[in-house]
Amino acid sequence: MKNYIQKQAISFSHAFRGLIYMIKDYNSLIHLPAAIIVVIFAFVVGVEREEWYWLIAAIAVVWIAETFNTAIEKLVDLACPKYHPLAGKVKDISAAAVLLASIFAVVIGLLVFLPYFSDWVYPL
Ligand SMILES: Nc1ncnc2c1ncn2[C@@H]1O[C@H](COP(=O)(O)OP(=O)(O)OP(=O)(O)O)[C@@H](O)[C@H]1O
Repeated sequence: MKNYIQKQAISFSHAFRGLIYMIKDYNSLIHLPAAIIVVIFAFVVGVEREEWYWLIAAIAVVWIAETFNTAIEKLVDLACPKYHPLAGKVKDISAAAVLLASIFAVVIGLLVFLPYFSDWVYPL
């Protein structure tokens, strides 16, 4: 049992190391300020509990997609350092996952925040 827990702890530390690699990746960095701005904005307007669920889910989906995208990019660079149309296609498809997640996040953001914004524009 102790051995099992030790193994799990080591796997956990590897995953955390991966998370640090991901955060250090220049392209992934854009998602961090975006998530922070959304959270600050949500506090400022005072979103409802259910709206928090959707916002957190949207942020998580973008981060998860970006994490897989970063891993796939690294794998493609390792497997195919030279130009290859298929390598390019794999990277493009992987990037498309981040695009889809980001579109989903923007739609959620609009659905959650627009009603608060319209309350400010039309207070009566
Ligand atoms: N080995 C390759 N063969 C063919 N096309 C490639 C190759 N590597 C990259 N590309 C093309 O260039 C695009 C950008 O690749 P790149 O590796 O620079 O990704 P990125 O999205 O800029 O992310 P990052 O800078 O983090 O690697 C890819 O989406 C793909 O279309």
